[in-house]
Amino acid sequence: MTTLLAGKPYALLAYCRPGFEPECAEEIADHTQGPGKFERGDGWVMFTPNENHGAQLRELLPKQFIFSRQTIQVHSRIALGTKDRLTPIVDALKVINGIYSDVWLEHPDSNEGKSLSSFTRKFGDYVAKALVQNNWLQPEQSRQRLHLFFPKQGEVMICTRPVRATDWLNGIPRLRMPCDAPSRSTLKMLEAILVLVDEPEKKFREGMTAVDLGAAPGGWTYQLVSRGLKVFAIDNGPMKGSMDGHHQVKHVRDDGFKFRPKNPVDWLVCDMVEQPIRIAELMAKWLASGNARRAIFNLKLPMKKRHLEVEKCFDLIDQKLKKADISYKISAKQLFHDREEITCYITTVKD
Ligand SMILES: C[S@@+](CC[C@H](N)C(=O)[O-])C[C@H]1O[C@@H](n2cnc3c(N)ncnc32)[C@H](O)[C@@H]1O
Repeated sequence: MTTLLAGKPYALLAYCRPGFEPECAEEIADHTQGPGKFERGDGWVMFTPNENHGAQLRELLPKQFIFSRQTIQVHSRIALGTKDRLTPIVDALKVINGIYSDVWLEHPDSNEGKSLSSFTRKFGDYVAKALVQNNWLQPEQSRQRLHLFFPKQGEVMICTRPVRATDWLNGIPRLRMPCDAPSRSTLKMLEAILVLVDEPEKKFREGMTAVDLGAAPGGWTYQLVSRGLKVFAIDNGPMKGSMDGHHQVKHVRDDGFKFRPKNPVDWLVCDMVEQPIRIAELMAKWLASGNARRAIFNLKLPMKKRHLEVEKCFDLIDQKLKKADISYKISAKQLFHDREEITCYITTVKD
């Protein structure tokens, strides 16, 4: 690797789940406005446009991608020795000549990346000290965060991005497992609410109603119940722990593809393990008929062409909702707690 020092950003770096680099790159390629070069590592993808770097990065950086956990813009890429790793970084920062609100030292979610975590934690103190000495850390003056991304031992990419409330170190949310939730899937629903739904406190309110398709043992239902909703939990399997017999939960042993509520509900959530196109069709039917106003659901993606499969599902939803003359907004993401799947949010409510 040759060291590359540049003042202005020249590439987009996206973190993703290891193994999903092709999908992450395909999705970025769909949104680029010109040719460029893709490079991939374990858990990351970098896109360098051939020209108009500034304009292209300004377009790409604010976009919410499904398969990317977080995106940042790359200013410099430096090979590091084993002894003085700080001086080359400080030299690169002199070329950029920026001020920052904060600094994060990050690594990919790969085995090699994770082995760097104790180094990044300790080294962060030295970097922060150097930033203060050079007057580069000015939280009141700047909305740019400095990201030092270590793709592997001996290399760092110097990056920035405007601060967003939804950013997490390494693109990984640290969520606490509630001690009385019946399954770890509860963290998936919690992450979906935090990442996909804006102003969730207004959208999940006491007294609202929800249907949870494929609810057992009750991790998703737990998140709805703890926000005050009454939940129809549909599953032939048993609800467990605190969700078994809870007064806000009505457990219905039925087929999730057949069940319909007597009255429309505020929320439909669905975590059934099924072909994604069948789930997409089911969600579209509920929303098109007005049986639910908002939906959060998973699309399981065990197949090879996952990006294409997602596009097929979204096209089908679009056709069905357009036909029913329903306007809607959709967002989706492969959450940290998602494995071979993505989580989607559709609202038909004009907020
Ligand atoms: C991944 S688990 C759901 C976990 C749940 N979201 C939680 O947080 O605890 C999938 C569930 O879907 C249920 N399921 C699969 N197909 C179904 C169907 N056609 N109707 C109802 N439930 C179904 C399974 O019984 C299983 O309990």
